[in-house]
Amino acid sequence: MWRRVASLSPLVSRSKSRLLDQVQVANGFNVWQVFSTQVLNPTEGGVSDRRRTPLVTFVLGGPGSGKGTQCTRIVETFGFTHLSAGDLLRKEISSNSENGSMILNTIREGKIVPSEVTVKLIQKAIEASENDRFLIDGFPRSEENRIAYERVIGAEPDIVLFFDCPVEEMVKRVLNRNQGRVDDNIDTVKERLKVFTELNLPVIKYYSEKGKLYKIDATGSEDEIFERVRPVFAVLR
Ligand SMILES: Nc1ncnc2c1ncn2[C@@H]1O[C@H](COP(=O)(O)OP(=O)(O)O)[C@@H](O)[C@H]1O
Ligand SMILES: O=c1ccn([C@@H]2O[C@H](COP(=O)(O)OP(=O)(O)O)[C@@H](O)[C@H]2O)c(=O)[nH]1
Ligand SMILES: [Mg+2]
Repeated sequence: MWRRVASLSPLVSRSKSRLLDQVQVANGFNVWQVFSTQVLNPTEGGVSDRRRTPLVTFVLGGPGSGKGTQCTRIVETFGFTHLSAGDLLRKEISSNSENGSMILNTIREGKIVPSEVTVKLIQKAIEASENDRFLIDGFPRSEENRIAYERVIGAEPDIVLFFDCPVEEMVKRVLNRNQGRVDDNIDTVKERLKVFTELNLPVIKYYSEKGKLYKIDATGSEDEIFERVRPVFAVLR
């Protein structure tokens, strides 16, 4: 039950009701408060138009499905800020943080870093940005990740992209990636694919059932794939 990119009307109507969604899901600290230029005006009983509600897209798909590549294109064309959860974790390793060796071992094994670590890094990156449009790439990778994000950030994503790619193609791309990553080897890839099926797919199913999922055929050239992505964001301009 996937949403096809041809069907864009829910996206338009949802963006109008996004403010209401934010209020309804608010639970604990709401990171969006930092973007608010004006709070509720009790005499008028409404929220000022000047409030900016950031737009969040989760970008999901298996290892090598092309998430990072397409995020770069979306940034160039639609002005989003790209937050790759994997890149944030790799930066933690190279900055010798207290969690560095735990993160490195987890990535090497193809497993998932504890939610509180990843969510904190994402929260910090959002707060440090002036932008109000974010692509969160490669996260959430499990239902536990998703629930932790919603609890800490106090909001759901507006859009979820899923890059759907055959396993043989993903393996080929990862093994040819050539970025010196500790997890781009056949043994870790096998584990990552297992984690993808067992833990990532339930998140994708969850957003499909909520009507937020845009499934993109991730085969073909980078240009061809971007033309499938473009309509999702073109309506937001
Ligand atoms: N459409 C494509 N066809 C062939 N190779 C691709 C395509 N898109 C991306 N790649 C290459 O595949 C590898 C994995 O892409 P990447 O964007 O890093 O995927 P992910 O972030 O999903 O792991 C990279 O080396 C990238 O250059
Ligand atoms: O939210 C996340 C994102 C990444 N990772 C870890 O970082 C690795 C690399 O993630 P990245 O998104 O960079 O890989 P990609 O899917 O893009 O190849 C994953 O296999 C996990 O071990 C994680 O634990 N939580
Ligand atoms: Mg990536």
